[in-house]
Amino acid sequence: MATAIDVRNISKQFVLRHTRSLKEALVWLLTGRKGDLSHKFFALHDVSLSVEQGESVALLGFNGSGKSTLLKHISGVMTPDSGSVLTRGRVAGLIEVGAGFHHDLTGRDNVYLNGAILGMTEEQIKERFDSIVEFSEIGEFIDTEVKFYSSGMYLRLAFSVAVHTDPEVFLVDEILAVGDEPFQRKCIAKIKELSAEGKTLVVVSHDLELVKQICERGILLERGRIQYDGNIERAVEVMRSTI
Ligand SMILES: Nc1ncnc2c1ncn2[C@@H]1O[C@H](COP(=O)(O)OP(=O)(O)OP(=O)(O)O)[C@@H](O)[C@H]1O
Repeated sequence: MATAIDVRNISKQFVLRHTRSLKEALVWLLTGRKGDLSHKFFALHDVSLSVEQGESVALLGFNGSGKSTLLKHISGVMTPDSGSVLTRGRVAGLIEVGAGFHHDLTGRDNVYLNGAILGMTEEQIKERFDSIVEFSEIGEFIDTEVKFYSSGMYLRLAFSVAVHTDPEVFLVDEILAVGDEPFQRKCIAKIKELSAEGKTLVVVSHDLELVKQICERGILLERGRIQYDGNIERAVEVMRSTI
């Protein structure tokens, strides 16, 4: 089977800024800028993983462990300080709800904009437009500017566009946080369908029971490092045992 995602030894550092008082900043300046007012930390530290085509993988870990940062590297919206990320085939998904949407445009225009960003031709978007709107259940609001959408409406349209791009690799970050229950069920069913069709899935979620249903493999992150990579049931056990 071919490799869909190959992450090799990636590291990513962010700057941790401290808020200082004016007096502290002045002292720092007058004393020759000794020490640093901010320091760097590793959000990801030497992370390597390989995902085969058709695998469904959950990224697990407590708040701030690096899950979303890793997913952003896989999607290509973030680049590592060192190491490499390779993906095969069309990658789409929901990383940040509303990212790639233009606030002043209508839902309709955003379907075209977002669809194009995700690699669909105008013809393909036209062909799938009705199905995108139907899945989202946005209805008549499709011609409203998206700045007036609720966060759930954003999610609906963004999820619907993403699944209609027919991606080989589908990435999902906490999709279920803002959707209502019926739409969550619909999203889960769609994700399972994509998986059954042999698409590669990478899911970030704190809902451990849900990821056990959707994924076969779990990768547990702790402070930017992989602590466990293997069977999902075991990954959840390992995570729960570290509480
Ligand atoms: N753009 C950024 N600039 C600075 N720090 C960042 C940035 N993005 C993430 N971080 C930091 O990197 C660390 C990992 O964040 P990340 O969002 O990947 O965690 P997570 O595991 O997805 O957390 P959660 O479960 O809370 O969503 C956190 O300490 C976060 O504050």
